Amino acid sequence: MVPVTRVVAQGTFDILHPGHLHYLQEAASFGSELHVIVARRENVTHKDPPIVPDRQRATMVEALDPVETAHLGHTEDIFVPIERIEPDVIVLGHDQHHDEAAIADALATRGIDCAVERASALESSDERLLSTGQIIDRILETRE
Ligand SMILES: Cc1cc2nc3c(=O)[nH]c(=O)nc-3n(C[C@H](O)[C@H](O)[C@H](O)COP(=O)(O)O)c2cc1C
Ligand SMILES: Nc1ncnc2c1ncn2[C@@H]1O[C@H](COP(=O)(O)OP(=O)(O)OP(=O)(O)O)[C@@H](O)[C@H]1O
Repeated sequence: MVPVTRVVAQGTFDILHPGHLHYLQEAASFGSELHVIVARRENVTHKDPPIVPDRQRATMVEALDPVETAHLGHTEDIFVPIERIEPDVIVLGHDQHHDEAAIADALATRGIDCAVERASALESSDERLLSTGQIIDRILETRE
């Protein structure tokens, strides 16, 4: 029997776009089961908070083909879902502010044996790929 290798990806995922799909497809390729932790609105403090409610974002992420399960994040301690999922690999997004070494240290401190990798960026050559923030900006610019 082939052993299950669990992978974790995470993010806000407010208004899905092809960059999200690329990240999740790439993350899934690191193992056999992709678990996605969806950030709680109250923890998204490095940019404008998400428009779409927590549970609705998790429902849409879980419906994506590469995803086995979407988990709503913990409100206070980001390592609680990690301890529950027990991943073999955590794949960070290409532009996420988290530092691989700092996360690896925190995992080691808690006795969690898990690799930390970084995904690549999707850049569209034929037409501009709009991030969530850019979709929202375009709506504000073009609609009454
Ligand atoms: C390993 C890891 C686990 C995380 N777990 C949670 C969590 O349980 N709850 C949460 O609100 N945010 C969690 N986050 C934070 C967010 O998913 C995310 O890093 C942050 O909001 C930036 O998301 P963005 O890439 O969509 O900007 C975690 C981040 C990492 C790196
Ligand atoms: N073009 C892209 N290529 C690869 N990964 C992406 C791309 N856009 C977003 N991601 C990844 O998807 C995850 C969730 O991203 P997030 O929800 O912050 O979307 P975003 O479109 O980057 O948002 P915002 O425009 O508000 O910054 C992050 O890990 C991020 O690196």
